[in-house]
Amino acid sequence: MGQPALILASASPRRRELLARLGVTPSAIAPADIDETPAKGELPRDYAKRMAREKAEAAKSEDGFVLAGDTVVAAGRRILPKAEDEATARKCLELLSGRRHRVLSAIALCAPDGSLRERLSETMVMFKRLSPGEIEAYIASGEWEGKAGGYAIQGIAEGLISRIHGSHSGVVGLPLYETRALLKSAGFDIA
Ligand SMILES: Cc1cn([C@H]2C[C@H](O)[C@@H](COP(=O)(O)OP(=O)(O)OP(=O)(O)O)O2)c(=O)[nH]c1=O
Repeated sequence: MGQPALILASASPRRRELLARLGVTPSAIAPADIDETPAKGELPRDYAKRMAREKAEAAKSEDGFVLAGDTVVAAGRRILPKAEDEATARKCLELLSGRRHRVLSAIALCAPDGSLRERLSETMVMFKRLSPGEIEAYIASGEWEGKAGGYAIQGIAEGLISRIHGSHSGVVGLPLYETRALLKSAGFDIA
């Protein structure tokens, strides 16, 4: 029996790779271009959920299910930006240094009839206390570019992370446990 068609609404190669680990190959990739500005006072978890939902809905199709995700790094109620320049990445690392923070990874699946299913993964991540030299070396690596919170756990940053409680794949961008459950609930045949 064939699988329903699955469209991945993401430009992120990491999300594609993580999805492949579930044995799922999207029939199409359709990145959604939405306004990613948090609303005033919006809580990190609500923001992550709204972004995933809006990406899935923007790419919605009668030809198949549409899967989207959004990953947000939160320090308390504060939503950290996606680091696009060195100054932003440095600020994020200074803020995350020596303390725990949360990574919220929301996924949304829009069915061909327009109905929506969602899941959220929440992970606690703790960085060691970073020396100025460690921060500068990390900035020089360039691995922070385009990453929420200014780091990528899947690279050298993991050597600076003393503890993680939750979902490693969620921090990278697609929580595999929640994604598998979501796809199964929609009728996908996943081993
Ligand atoms: C914290 C963290 C984030 N990230 C990435 C995951 C996401 O790609 C990015 C957060 O931005 P997102 O808006 O979630 O995703 P994206 O813009 O890369 O892709 P798209 O919206 O098209 O699906 O940060 C890591 O790769 N590793 C990490 O450790």
